[in-house]
Amino acid sequence: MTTQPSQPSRTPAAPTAQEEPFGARLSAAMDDHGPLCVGIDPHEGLLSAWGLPDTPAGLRDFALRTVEAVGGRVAAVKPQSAFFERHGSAGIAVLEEVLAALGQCGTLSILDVKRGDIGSTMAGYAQAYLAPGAPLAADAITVSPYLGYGSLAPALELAAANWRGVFVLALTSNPEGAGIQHARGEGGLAVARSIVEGVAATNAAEREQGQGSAPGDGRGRGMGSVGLVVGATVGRAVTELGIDLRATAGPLLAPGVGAQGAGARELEEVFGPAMAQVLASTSRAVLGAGPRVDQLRRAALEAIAQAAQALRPGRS
Ligand SMILES: O=c1ccn([C@@H]2O[C@H](COP(=O)(O)O)[C@@H](O)[C@H]2O)c(=O)[nH]1
Repeated sequence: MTTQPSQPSRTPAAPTAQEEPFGARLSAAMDDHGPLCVGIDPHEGLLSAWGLPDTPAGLRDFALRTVEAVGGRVAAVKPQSAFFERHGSAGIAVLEEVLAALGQCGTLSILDVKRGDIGSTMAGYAQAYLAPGAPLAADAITVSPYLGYGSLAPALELAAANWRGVFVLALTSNPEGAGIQHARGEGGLAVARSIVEGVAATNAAEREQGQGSAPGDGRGRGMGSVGLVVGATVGRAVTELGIDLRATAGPLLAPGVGAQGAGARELEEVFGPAMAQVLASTSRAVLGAGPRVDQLRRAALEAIAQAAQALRPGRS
């Protein structure tokens, strides 16, 4: 097995965010490639299974080989920041390279970094990931609203100003999330529902300002640039909490497909009438097919076909 795969490109460069809202770019990418996002999660165990050392060099080989396999073939790729951060500054440098390589393949990057802090610090995070020319700039990032939805304003504003996107955690795929996310707050409204309603309001405001793509404006499903993370494993929670996902008009990033046990039946149960907005996300189920690029690519294409069959029946 070679540890030096051919690469699409290894020249670091900031990903280019074209001057079109993220939601519209993601809609187009999902139409072109299907409703699947592949995660780059270089777990220690996966590096070892691929015959790679648990070092920045092994990390780089793993991540760039995955980009080579799926770049230009999937709607989006979601690097998991944690697995780069654990290698320190050298791992962050690899993450910069991965984001640049995705930009060069024209594949949307969703950096799973789950940031959330008081507003002034959130502005720093926003500059790190959403400002033009930032070394770690991605097309979109994941954020945590658990310091209050309003605390995310700096990220929402910088994303909108730079044609980028934000995915807000609402109902996460892990079982522990329910304790907080299902809790009822003011007026008996579930915490997750209030977050979903915040996102719906942000996308509506974006549409009013002429940035977002409204349904029926000729841009397919007309998604806004602020999305939600809703795990494909959450069962009937959306219905039971009285959440209207369609009303958000935003993309719904759905981790939990594959290794966490969710498949077509679970996607339908969770998302029902909002399925057209769903970008299913899977990491280990595809990455486990490595290290060969052709086998990784085949696993990704199979996962895309399954996601399309589940989420867009009759269209694939
Ligand atoms: O609710 C959430 C939010 C994020 N994730 C992330 O997605 C991937 C899942 O990896 P698999 O190997 O497909 O299980 C991982 O990076 C998580 O941190 C999530 O699982 N659930």
